[in-house]
Amino acid sequence: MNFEELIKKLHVLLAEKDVAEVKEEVIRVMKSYKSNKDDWKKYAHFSAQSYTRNLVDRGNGKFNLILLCWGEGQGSGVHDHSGSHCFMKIMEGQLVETLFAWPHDPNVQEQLTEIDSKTYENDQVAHICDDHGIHRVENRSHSNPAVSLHLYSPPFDAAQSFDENSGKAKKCKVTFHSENGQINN
Ligand SMILES: O=C(O)CCSS
Ligand SMILES: [Fe+2]
Repeated sequence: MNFEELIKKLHVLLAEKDVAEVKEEVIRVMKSYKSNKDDWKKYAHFSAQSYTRNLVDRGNGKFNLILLCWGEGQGSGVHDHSGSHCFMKIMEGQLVETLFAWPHDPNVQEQLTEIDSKTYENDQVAHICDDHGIHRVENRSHSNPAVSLHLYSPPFDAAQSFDENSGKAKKCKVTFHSENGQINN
């Protein structure tokens, strides 16, 4: 299966059914695609400033498919997924996901509690939704970039970002560095 066929399969899967119903199937289909850089390099734009979010497909409004490019040492903050499902497939390199518990009380300053930390690589697929907690994803390599393919369903344009020491949350808009391979100005 090539990248275009993967995208078509995801459209079919999510056209009629709620993502929660087809979650395992989405994981299976994303896992079954073997990453081929020639398929997706047109979307792969890196930035020295931070990891980049490169929109691949808007999923007919049912999902966003985004290629994320992580330079050496780049990572996200701790964030939630706005009630949506998040699927992350490693296309190149390695990423470390650190899972945290939700803050007990948004009005009380409290350091976030780390639950688990896992390294993903070689076409592996991770899934998270807010029921599992909140997380940070980072490329800890000092020598290799990383690329991951993310499917968010339902799509969202803002998420909560958390201060790890105080647990304080703030709503942040999520933006695209590029769309369909074209860099946004
Ligand atoms: O979409 C984002 O920016 C978070 C990447 S880790 S799911
Ligand atoms: Fe995330």
